[in-house]
Amino acid sequence: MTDMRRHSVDVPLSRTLVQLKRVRSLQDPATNSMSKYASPSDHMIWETASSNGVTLELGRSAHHQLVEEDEDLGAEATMGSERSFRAPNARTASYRKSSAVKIRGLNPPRTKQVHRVRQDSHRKSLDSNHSNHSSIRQLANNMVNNVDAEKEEEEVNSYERPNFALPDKDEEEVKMPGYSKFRTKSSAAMSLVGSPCMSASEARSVASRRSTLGHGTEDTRLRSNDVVGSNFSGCGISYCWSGASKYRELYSDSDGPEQPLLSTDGTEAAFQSNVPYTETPRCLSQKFRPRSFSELIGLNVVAQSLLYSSCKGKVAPMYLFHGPRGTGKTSTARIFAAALNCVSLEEQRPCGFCKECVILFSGKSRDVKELDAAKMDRLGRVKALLKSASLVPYSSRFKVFIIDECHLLQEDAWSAILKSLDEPYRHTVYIMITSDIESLPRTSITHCQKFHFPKIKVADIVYRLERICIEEGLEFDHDGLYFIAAKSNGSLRDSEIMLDQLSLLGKKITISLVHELVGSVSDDELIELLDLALSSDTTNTVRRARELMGSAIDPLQLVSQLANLIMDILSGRCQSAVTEVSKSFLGRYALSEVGIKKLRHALKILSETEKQLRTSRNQATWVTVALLQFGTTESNLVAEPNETHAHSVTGYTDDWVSKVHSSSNFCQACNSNKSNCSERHCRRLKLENIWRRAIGKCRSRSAKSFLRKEGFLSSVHVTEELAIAEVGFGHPDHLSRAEKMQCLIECALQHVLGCNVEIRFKLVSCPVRKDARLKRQSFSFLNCSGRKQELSDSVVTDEDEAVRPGARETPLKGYTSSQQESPYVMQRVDSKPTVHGCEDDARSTLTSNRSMTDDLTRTCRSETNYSKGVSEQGRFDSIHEPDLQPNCFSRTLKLQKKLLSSGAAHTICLRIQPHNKMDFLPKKEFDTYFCAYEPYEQCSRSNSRATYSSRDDDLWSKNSRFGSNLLCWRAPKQSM
Ligand SMILES: Nc1ncnc2c1ncn2[C@@H]1O[C@H](COP(=O)(O)OP(=O)(O)OP(=O)(O)O)[C@@H](O)[C@H]1O
Ligand SMILES: [Zn+2]
Repeated sequence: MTDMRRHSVDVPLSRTLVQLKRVRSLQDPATNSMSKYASPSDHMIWETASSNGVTLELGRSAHHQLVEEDEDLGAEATMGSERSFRAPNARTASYRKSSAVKIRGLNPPRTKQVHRVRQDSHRKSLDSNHSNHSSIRQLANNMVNNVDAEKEEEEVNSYERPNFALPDKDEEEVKMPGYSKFRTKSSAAMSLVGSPCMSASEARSVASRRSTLGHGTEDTRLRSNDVVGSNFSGCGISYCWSGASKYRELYSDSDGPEQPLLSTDGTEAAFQSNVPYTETPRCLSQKFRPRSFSELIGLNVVAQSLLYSSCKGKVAPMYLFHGPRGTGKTSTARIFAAALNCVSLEEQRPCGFCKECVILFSGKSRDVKELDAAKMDRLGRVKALLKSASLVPYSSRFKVFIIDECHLLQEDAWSAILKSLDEPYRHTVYIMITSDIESLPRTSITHCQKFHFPKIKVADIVYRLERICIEEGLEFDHDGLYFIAAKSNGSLRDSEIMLDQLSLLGKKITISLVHELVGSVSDDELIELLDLALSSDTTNTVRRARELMGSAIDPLQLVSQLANLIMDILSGRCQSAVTEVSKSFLGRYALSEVGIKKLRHALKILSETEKQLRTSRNQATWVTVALLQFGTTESNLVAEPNETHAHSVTGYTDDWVSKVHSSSNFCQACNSNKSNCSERHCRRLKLENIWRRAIGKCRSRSAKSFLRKEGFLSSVHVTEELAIAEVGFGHPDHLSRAEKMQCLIECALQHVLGCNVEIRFKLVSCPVRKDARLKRQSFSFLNCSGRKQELSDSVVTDEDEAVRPGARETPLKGYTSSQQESPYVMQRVDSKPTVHGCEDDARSTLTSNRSMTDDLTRTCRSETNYSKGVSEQGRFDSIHEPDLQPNCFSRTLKLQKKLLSSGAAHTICLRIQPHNKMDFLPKKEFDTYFCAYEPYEQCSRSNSRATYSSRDDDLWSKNSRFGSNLLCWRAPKQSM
């Protein structure tokens, strides 16, 4: 250590710090990664004790590395090129090497560049204090000069060059045999460059400044001149992200014709010698950056459309790629630019091998420019761009301007660009890229062909990560990759970066490793904690919370994860439960009303805690306190979730329920393993699902919450087009309230089941009432042939009001077609009729009168040709007319009249198909009690008298999906 300590550097502290900071901050803008690429400054210890204000101390590791890498340098350049272009698995090999460097904690890219500054003359004396001193001083000087030079250059060149990597597919390597030669040569030339980021002009300026100021060594001056005089075409340093800027000079200096692709002797040498070294990928997302449309993930439509456009030459002047970050917009823009200029005759574009493709992917293309809108802040720059756009392409078919972050363009920039579109520059294509389409001016959007880049699906990301792991030889488990994908919020780049980081640990990529990396805990661990807290297990809650916050997770993060988890459960998106504890938890809480309430309560506590934590010093304690409050729920949450009816309903999506149902071996209905669970349990879950969906169809909130809380669907029997649903309630009061909503419930169930529904109410979990309101009996349907369908073991209520959908049953032989199409279904009831929403007076009980009934039956039979069985069944109060036709309505009408005037029936309900016309209905004969149509609640809410004439427009305009409307008629007052 002593031999390399404290070498003063005659650079002002603040300035040097700024430069070093700048070096540090020079991360790959495309990847925004990563601290692992440590800069040289990471290995320096700053002191301020020296006379000139700053002392630099070179750490041992950095020094060691300087020596080691310096010695490797020549070989490395060659190897680098061979690795990239010759090795069968070049991508992997080169990347592994770079990873290895990173794992050692050494500073790969820029340190190498530092070596190059002093490579020859300083190599031998590198281990002496003097060499350290001068090399560091040189580094500092270079950095200072770089910044100046860069500034100047920025003024002159407002454009950036794309920083593409060369195609590195195996096939490409085979087809480009001479490439490595070029690279080696080029790299060797590059090694003379004085700074990691120095372009030719910079080098020139450094050289001249040095000679003027007397700084620097003879070597440096010479070298700078060498650089300027040489065919400099980039920094040429492995890992150098800043290669792009180096190419500018190359272009601006050589405005002459481009070198031919083939030399006179027919080899590719001339071309190859002109292609600069391209960077070795520094991270997975660079390495696996797609270079053809087929490599794009989750962008089939976009890729197909752009490919077609490039193949057919149907090219728009302006494209807009918009979508979230890391979804492939820039990559696609580059591919599209290459496809537009690719000279291959193949359908598959870009080919990746032709001159244009190679130049473009090497970042050398003069005709494809990638610009950052943030830097086009002055109109002058935009004008320069437009001037450049107006010139014919240098060598390609199209001049392509890829403008990233285009939402940062000023209005006047937009209008200048849009105006230029009117000019007949058919060779210019703009590809505007943004992640924030909302902030673009409206007019600009209308000029573009728009392509949306959606978030990439988790499954696609997982697939991609798997491929990368396999190619990189990384061990992984599927859950780990799934978790990475889920955490990356649809951004493939984010997930690749995370994988990159994990790969450096050299361990198998598992979910727990991912949790460790991101400082989170798994859903199963969270659920376990939540379960303890919700069940008021104080001791274990405290213990577990302490364990987690002591090692795995920050208290604020825990609160946020818990809140997210609860929200996922409430929205039906929590599917990652793996352990039995978690499955059981979801079974108990996710599907029960009380469970849901408890979770909501917990969420509320967490949100309050979160606020509190921001100002608290003792966060872990407050999080524990919050957890202990989970169990003390509000007064209405007294029942335990598993004590509640299994029919309680949640806001869960069907998909989720079926997923939970199918994805686990756990039966939600009975809280047991499916192996112990009989078919009955699963049927029960289905019923719950139907019931839940039916409730979802109700519009009335109070009805919804009442049915959700108190009701459940106990069975559904489906016969042809009719479904008979049994709905149970736990209390007689609830039952009678539900009966009033019968129509509504039927309607809702019809929506879900897609056929006519008849409801039977039943009382459960309490003694069946002895009164006449509830009877267990067999129920008969009668069609027009008088055939009787027995539905055994069904419950029918005595308040079986007139609304009864009928089944379309086999018509009787000899009937006319209209009669066959509209069979009457009559049903027997044994006591007073009730109409939903009727006033009490409408509930007056009519005494059953046997003889009257017989008369009526006879009348009925004569009028409607009903078969005899009807007469034995007692009083009618309901006629169902599924398909009312004018010709049969007169019959029905007579029957109605008789029923009503005789007092045998109080209310008649007709269910009428929407296509029926109203005009033949007798307005005067009856009061229309109400018209019911979807939604039923509207009707029951407005059940004050409404004449059908005032509502018929509504009635007929609403073509209700369940197939029929309902008209209820009541006898005129005088006849009652
Ligand atoms: N759809 C995709 N198919 C294949 N790789 C992708 C895709 N999207 C992103 N990637 C990966 O992510 C990296 C970054 O992608 P790219 O820069 O094209 O995204 P972007 O949408 O332009 O992001 P930003 O808006 O932040 O610039 C690529 O190098 C590639 O590895
Ligand atoms: Zn090509």
